[in-house]
Amino acid sequence: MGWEQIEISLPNCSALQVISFPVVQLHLNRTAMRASQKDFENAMNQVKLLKKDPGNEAKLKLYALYKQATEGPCNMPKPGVFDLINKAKWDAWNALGSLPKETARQNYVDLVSSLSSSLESSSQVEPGTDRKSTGYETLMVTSEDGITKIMLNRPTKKNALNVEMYHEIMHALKAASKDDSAITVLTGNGDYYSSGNDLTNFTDIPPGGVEEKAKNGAILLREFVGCFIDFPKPLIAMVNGPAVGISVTLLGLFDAVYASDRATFHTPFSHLGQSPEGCSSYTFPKIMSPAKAIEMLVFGKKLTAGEACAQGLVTEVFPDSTFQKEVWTRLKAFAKLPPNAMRISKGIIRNREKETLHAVNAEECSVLQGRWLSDECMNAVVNFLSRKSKL
Ligand SMILES: CCCCCCCCCCC/C=C/C(=O)SCCNC(=O)CCNC(=O)[C@H](O)C(C)(C)COP(=O)(O)OP(=O)(O)OC[C@H]1O[C@@H](n2cnc3c(N)ncnc32)[C@H](O)[C@@H]1OP(=O)(O)O
Repeated sequence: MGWEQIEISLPNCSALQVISFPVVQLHLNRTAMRASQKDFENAMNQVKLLKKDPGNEAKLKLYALYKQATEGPCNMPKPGVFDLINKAKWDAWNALGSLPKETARQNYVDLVSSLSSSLESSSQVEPGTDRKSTGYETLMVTSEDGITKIMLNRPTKKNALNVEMYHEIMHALKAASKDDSAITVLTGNGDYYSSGNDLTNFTDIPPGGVEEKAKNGAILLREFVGCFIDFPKPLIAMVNGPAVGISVTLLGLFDAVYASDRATFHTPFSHLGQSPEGCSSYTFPKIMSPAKAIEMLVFGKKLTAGEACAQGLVTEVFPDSTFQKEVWTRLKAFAKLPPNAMRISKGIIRNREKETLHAVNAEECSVLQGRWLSDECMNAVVNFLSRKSKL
């Protein structure tokens, strides 16, 4: 049996997003059982024609089913913990255990068929989703009625922050600080506000190795959080759905936080082998008391919108059905207030803390740089990427 590998290149190219798809020229006899060899070959050709990225989870399943269908149970040595891509592939294949080749072949055909129809229909339902708008790849930024709205726009990834999004948010905040809007709003497109740091950020290791990656990550994070600390105008979060990780910790640097009653607030840093960022090690104990902050930041307690409001992290909660209407009405009224007065008043309230916040930010980034190199963190990332764990 001869076989070759093709790679599908994807728009936001990180290492895991370039998982090889096996393409095979098979010379097996057709069997009358379940999916025929022809069906299998057709399915493999169909994969190559998919116009949208089916996602890492689907690609890993396809890889595993293909290997099982053509080679049987996983017979390769387990890759090392830092070989993230091969380990994720090995885990997916190994998880199929002794699944018979014929069943794997049928499952492969079924999966391709469901992917073809779901990717086609989702692109009909949500045109424009994840597409470039106003010059940004990962955001939609608009400015009207005195309000600059920065909308996280990777809804199919629950608005996870990839490296490009970190850069684009910094760019958008810098532009908003200088434009003629009175207030700035951050929100999410789709059902999530944000699922936090994109865990595939950990996968494309540069030639300098994981140490260089961690160092660059800490520099990026420090600059990113610094933009929130220094933002001069009223900055408002519209938390339209669940918020995770850094999208929660940053809320302590916002001037108002309005949440849908569908929103939840989750900072599972210990679960991920990580530590708090976004100045939350300083702002959360002040906002909600040290004990409540530790419940969230150390023990990973997930808060409902109502609980987050009771603890002072959220300003007000709205029913999801009227969230957009009620909050926008309020924001439009705020935006009519004299902009200079608002900016100056925010400055008086916030400026005396700025130096402390920058020092806290630097310390948090330095601690995280070490955490990213730990086995605890690496294992958590690998487990997520190989779909062994979710929050
Ligand atoms: C050394 C590296 C340096 C890096 C650069 C520096 C960056 C600074 C870092 C700052 C520190 C930040 C810390 C954090 O934010 S910690 C929080 C991290 N987030 C998570 O752990 C969430 C992980 N996601 C989940 O558990 C679930 O996806 C979730 C519960 C959010 C939703 O579950 P649900 O079942 O509803 O949906 P799916 O899982 O099917 O998700 C749909 C697709 O979206 C992808 N996804 C979602 N969240 C993330 C994420 N955080 N990272 C990457 N991908 C994510 C998911 O994989 C699905 O994709 P596919 O359709 O392709 O499978």
